[in-house]
Amino acid sequence: MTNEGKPEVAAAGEPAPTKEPPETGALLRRFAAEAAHMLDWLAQFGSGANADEGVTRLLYTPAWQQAQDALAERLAGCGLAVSYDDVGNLYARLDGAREREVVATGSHIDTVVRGGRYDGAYGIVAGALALAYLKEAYGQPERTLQLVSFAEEEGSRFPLAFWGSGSVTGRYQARHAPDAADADGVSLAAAMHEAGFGQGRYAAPPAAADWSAFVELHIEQGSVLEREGAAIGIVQGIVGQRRFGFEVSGEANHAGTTPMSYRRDALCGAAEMIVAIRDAALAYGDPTVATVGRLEASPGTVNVVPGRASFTLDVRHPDGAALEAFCGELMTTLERIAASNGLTVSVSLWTEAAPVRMNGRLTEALDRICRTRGLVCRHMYSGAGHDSQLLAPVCPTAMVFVPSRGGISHSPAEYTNAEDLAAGIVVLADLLYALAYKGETP
Ligand SMILES: NC(=O)NC(NC(N)=O)C(=O)[O-]
Ligand SMILES: [Zn+2]
Ligand SMILES: [Zn+2]
Repeated sequence: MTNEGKPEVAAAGEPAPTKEPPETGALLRRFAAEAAHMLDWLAQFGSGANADEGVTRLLYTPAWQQAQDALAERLAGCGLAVSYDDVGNLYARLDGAREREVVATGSHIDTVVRGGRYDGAYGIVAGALALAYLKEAYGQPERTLQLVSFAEEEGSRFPLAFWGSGSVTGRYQARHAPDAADADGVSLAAAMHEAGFGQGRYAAPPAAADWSAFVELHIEQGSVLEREGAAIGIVQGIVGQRRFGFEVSGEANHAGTTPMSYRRDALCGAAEMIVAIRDAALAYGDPTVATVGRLEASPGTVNVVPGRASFTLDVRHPDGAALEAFCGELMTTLERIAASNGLTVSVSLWTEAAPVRMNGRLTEALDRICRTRGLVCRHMYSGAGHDSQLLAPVCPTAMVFVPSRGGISHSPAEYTNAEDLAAGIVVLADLLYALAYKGETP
């Protein structure tokens, strides 16, 4: 996949002796060792006692806050200027001669419950290593380089994804936290205050619309790159996504004395709805996907007909109009199922992210970089949501993927080998170099 055989001008770990970019082989070895080491380090925050528990870093919890603080300290140690904004996004800057022109890279360190060590974290580690390397090899850039660790990309704690990136794009306001509560009933505003944010102690989130570019490096979370033997995925676009919470209401009653035909069983209604959702997505056809990831029954006990049931729904499609039409049809179907079972159903929209396309000039630049570096790449769509999805409409945005072993993600089994991690960081560093040092404009 690489031009490993070429002679090297810099050995791993040594400062580059010339202004020429080091050979790919040397850079790959350097980044492979550094990335594996730093990802191990970051995984200690929020790791369960057993490996099968994976990593859980939910927004504003101690594990998340400790990881952000430790990252801040480590980035400051690399000579970067570190700061938080008022929602808890963390920034590390290397000021350029044209200080106000910002080339940003970043991702997130919040995880799903029992997630892996690479989703989001890889983009942060990669950004840190790329900035440290560029600073060491080339000194001050023309444009400011900035790494961002966004708060709550996943929407794992609060029913609100992209809170951090949405705060720099103007979708959300730190001072007017959306009305969202976690599973224990703690509001987003209360959790944010508890963590020290949302009180004006830190600067308001900056306007990403002023950034010259945003680049996100991420694991693929699917199996396309691995199957095709490609090292790098250049993302063309990201699917649209809608997340909903449903509440089905019936009547709780005695499991022994209530004949089947008298019941208004909310859980049975929800079960019928869930199967109907799957069938509707199958009938709509690829690439429609619809997932019910959580189902709860109330009162949730063995000898009571459930009076209430709630479930989540995540729907995705690359075409915004198709997504809209599918969701509309689905709501009609679910209401019909509720009515035919003597139930009612209510729905709330948790998150909505429109499909986006990445910046064409940046994706061309990525193509050129892969060719120059001898890295096999392919263009692809992302079925996962990303902070880049929020950034793309407001500033030139690019995304790069590296392979995920077995296509597994959102699982403790998530894995990318060190060589693949390193290849992504070489590509990221090259693009940041072109934008921040050579002054290329997207
Ligand atoms: N890259 C992700 O895992 N993103 C996830 N999170 C959001 N917010 O989309 C998802 O569900 O696809
Ligand atoms: Zn994720
Ligand atoms: Zn992610």
